[in-house]
Amino acid sequence: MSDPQSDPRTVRFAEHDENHRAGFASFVGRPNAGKSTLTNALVGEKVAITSSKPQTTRHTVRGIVHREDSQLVLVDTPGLHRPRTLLGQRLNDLVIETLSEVDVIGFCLPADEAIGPGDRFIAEQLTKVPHQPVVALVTKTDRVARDALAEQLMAVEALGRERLAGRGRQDDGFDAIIPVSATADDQVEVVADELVGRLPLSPPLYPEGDLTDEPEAIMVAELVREAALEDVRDELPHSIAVVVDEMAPREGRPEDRPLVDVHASIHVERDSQKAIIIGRGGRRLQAIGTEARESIAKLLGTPVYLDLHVKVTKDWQRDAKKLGKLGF
Ligand SMILES: Nc1nc2c(ncn2[C@@H]2O[C@H](COP(=O)(O)OP(=O)(O)OP(=O)(O)O)[C@@H](O)[C@H]2O)c(=O)[nH]1
Repeated sequence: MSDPQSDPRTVRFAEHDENHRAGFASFVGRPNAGKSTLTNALVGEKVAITSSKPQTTRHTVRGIVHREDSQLVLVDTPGLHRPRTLLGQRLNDLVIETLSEVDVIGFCLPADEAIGPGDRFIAEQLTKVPHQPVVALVTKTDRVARDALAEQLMAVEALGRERLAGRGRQDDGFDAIIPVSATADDQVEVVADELVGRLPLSPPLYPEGDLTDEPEAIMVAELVREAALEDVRDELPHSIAVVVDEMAPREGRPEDRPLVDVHASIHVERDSQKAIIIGRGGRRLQAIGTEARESIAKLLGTPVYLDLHVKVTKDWQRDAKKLGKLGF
């Protein structure tokens, strides 16, 4: 047990001045808009799972930006999208529910893609949360030339005027529009400032040093899922769910050589998908295990024994009971 007096959290948690701001922000945007990457750039460490393919962010992962004057808690929502399956519907309900509890919303729109029906759909959804300020974040600015960016900024401004009208706020449209590149670290600080400026006066909500309050098991499951999706994203776009069945430090280990046992199940929808995940002679599953084990060990800071099982859970995306069991 650590001594609470020497635990830096105890001390820092107590100190704050009355101008301190703290609260919640959430990023929305269609799949691949750059939400996870921006979250990571703001928090400064990998907490959300990014991928080059849409819709990997299924769980609400929070990253926390600690600053002298403020604490910004980022709720990384799943991509808002038109619901096609029960899972889609649940995600959308979850998003609206999450959004109505945050202090400010960041609407991510990539600079290098024309505004489309997906963006308009999200803008319309935002009228369901009329009390939250919405800051438009034009992401991936490193991918476009200056005049293309200027045009996109105007298009975004028009989107706000057209689609956010009727929210009943004084000024229709976005509360601010900020161009940003998370990968080039351009304007990331400005995004933080704009979001923080819209948070209420409040002491810190979390102890300093906390980067995320996502239960470790969920982050571990995400790491396995990320490894399992490697190379097969085109074949199995959204048919994989991962559940950590058990996770515990192994008993009887010497104190300086701890080991964490992780038992996880990879759920797929069909036998054919199970075969893909396992691979010839079990080689894919082995590779998934190796990659996931390394990233989990990094996350937990201890060596890990990882035991993976592949299970066929028919139509898990459509079955409410199974979805509940899988943690959605
Ligand atoms: N060049 C460039 N690429 C970026 C930037 N931000 C994100 N990307 C890339 O865009 C892709 C999608 O980024 P994510 O952060 O995963 O997007 P997301 O909105 O979280 O996606 P979902 O999880 O599908 O909702 C990834 O390949 C990123 O590397 C940026 O500022 N510049």
